[in-house]
Amino acid sequence: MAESPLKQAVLTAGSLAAGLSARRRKVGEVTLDPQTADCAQEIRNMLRQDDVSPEVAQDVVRALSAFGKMRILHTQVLNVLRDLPESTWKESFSLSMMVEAISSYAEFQLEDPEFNQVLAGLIVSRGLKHVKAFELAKLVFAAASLELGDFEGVYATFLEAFRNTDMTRLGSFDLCRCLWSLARLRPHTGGGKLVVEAKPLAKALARKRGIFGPSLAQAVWALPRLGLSDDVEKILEVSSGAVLAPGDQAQQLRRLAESCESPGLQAAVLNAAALRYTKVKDFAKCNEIFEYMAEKDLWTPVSYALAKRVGSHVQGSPPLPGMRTPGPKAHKYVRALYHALSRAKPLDAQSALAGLEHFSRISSRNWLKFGAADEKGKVLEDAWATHGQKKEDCLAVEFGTFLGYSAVKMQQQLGDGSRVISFEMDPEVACLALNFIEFVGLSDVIEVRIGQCEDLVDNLKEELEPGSVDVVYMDHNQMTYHRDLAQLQQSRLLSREVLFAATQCLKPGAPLLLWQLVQERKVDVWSALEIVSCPDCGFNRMEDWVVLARGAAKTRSLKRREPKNLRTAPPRDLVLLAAECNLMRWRTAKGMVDEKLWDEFVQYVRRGMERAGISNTRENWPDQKWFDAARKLEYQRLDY
Ligand SMILES: C[S@@+](CC[C@H](N)C(=O)[O-])C[C@H]1O[C@@H](n2cnc3c(N)ncnc32)[C@H](O)[C@@H]1O
Repeated sequence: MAESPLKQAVLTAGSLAAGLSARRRKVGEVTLDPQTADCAQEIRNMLRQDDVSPEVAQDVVRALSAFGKMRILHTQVLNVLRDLPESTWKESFSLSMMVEAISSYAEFQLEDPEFNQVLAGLIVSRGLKHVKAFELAKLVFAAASLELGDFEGVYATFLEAFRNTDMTRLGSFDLCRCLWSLARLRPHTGGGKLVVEAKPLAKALARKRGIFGPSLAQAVWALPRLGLSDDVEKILEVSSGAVLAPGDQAQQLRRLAESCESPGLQAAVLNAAALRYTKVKDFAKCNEIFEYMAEKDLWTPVSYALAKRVGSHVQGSPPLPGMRTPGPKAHKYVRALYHALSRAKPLDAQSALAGLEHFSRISSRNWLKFGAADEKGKVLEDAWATHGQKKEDCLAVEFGTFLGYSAVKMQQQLGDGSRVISFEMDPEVACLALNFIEFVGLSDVIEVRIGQCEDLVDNLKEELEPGSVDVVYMDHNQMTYHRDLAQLQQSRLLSREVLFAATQCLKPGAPLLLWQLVQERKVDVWSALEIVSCPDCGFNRMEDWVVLARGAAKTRSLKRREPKNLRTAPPRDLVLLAAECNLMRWRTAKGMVDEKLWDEFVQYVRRGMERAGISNTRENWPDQKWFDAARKLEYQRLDY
């Protein structure tokens, strides 16, 4: 029997995706090539939202899976899936098909709580009897990514499936994902009590070799949350990578230094460990590190500055000013730090900031992601300086430290007496920032905390009084800005007149944050909301938006700042736009997106936001000509 035209097009999509997975095709070709475009277009024309037969529903899942692998957002396919009747899910889909559908859907990270509820209900009502190990690994990761643990019965359903399925033959990638997913799905009330279902996974993982990178980070994050803290040490012994576990960070940084490739990074990590010891006044350990560094000729200008500050007697080597270049195999970020140190005067923040900016401008290969430089920097500086004049002793919280550039800038603008707590999830990057901050003499007022911001906010809540945070600056992951702000609001950490600032809101874009702020402005959570259009740092006609929101002082009770009940769900188009922004980030990481495409894409994002009633309130461009040119650009959509 001849295949239907829809099935044929879906098969073509499948083979295009398979070519991508097998690396027969370059990623760029798959999303840009006319064959993919035609195939996606054909599927779009043939799919009707109403009256989807069971066969067509299965084709929809296969198409979703193919486009998911290519990270192409096919709106029509997603919409049809969303509207499938429950009976189709329950009666026409095998368990494997359901797993494929949910895991492919989760790739797009759409913010759709209603549909999530439907998916949660399906998992619970169907149960996961006789699920295969690799399918369970896929599904639990999808469920955790979609945060389905918030729905009743989901966590229990997965626990039962883990009890009944032998997962021990899975590879370390899947085992780490399973542990992370279980910890993520677990209700908060569970604390760190043992989850027996996770024990065999941890045991199997400890037998593996070569766990590294994000997988290692997942496991180290998850194990203590599953009551398996003792297994962290075992896993770290058989793995390598820049990951910190809970506990003595200075000790762990010393271990991390051993795996650093370049002497420059090794020295920076050891300096950071010494700094951690000085914080707790353990000068003996600090000197131990200095001695080790002298033996290996690893002293840098930062080591000298720190030794002087703490009155250490250890003789440095190489002699003053110490190692000034990071040596071979140094990553761009390490080179940036040493470049800045070699050009700047010690204890002089302005010259150190200028040193980093200079590095970023030397060539396009040196470009660094600073969301607070140039015109955007000016907007932020003015806002911070004004806020600092109104309120002495400001406490600021920063999401995304990177090299410490914006943390230093913010502290300087907020003025004497101000403090910054900055969150950074990458331990090596955090160490570079710690060196930069020590060199400019601000270690006492800028604290870098290493970890995921979500966890660090939780810790902060335990530590600070309600209303303690006067300034927030976000420059980490635009996909989560809105959730991170909501978490802060619910934590009650924000002061009544808090200044909230975020950069990169148009590039790659944070549509859901902007939606939230605009809604909250309408009900006076914020007394002012500014959306400032500027060129992105280092580019002529790439538009970006910086957002400034000021808390409404007249709000009577801090409770009112909780966004519950104020939430108006964002329109579907905006949710899809947010997903497209994220897919663009993915494509950029794969080297598919050049400057011109970004210039065009941000205009597409801007128009999408404007359709949802979100526009910039002012502009700060050095040259009107570039602004006008930027605004005329059109984006050829890769998504359908
Ligand atoms: C663009 S850089 C920040 C630049 C910095 N604010 C500056 O201008 O100097 C983003 C940083 O955020 C960090 N980051 C991303 N997601 C994070 C998260 N969930 N928690 C903590 N840090 C995160 C990244 O590792 C990266 O170093």
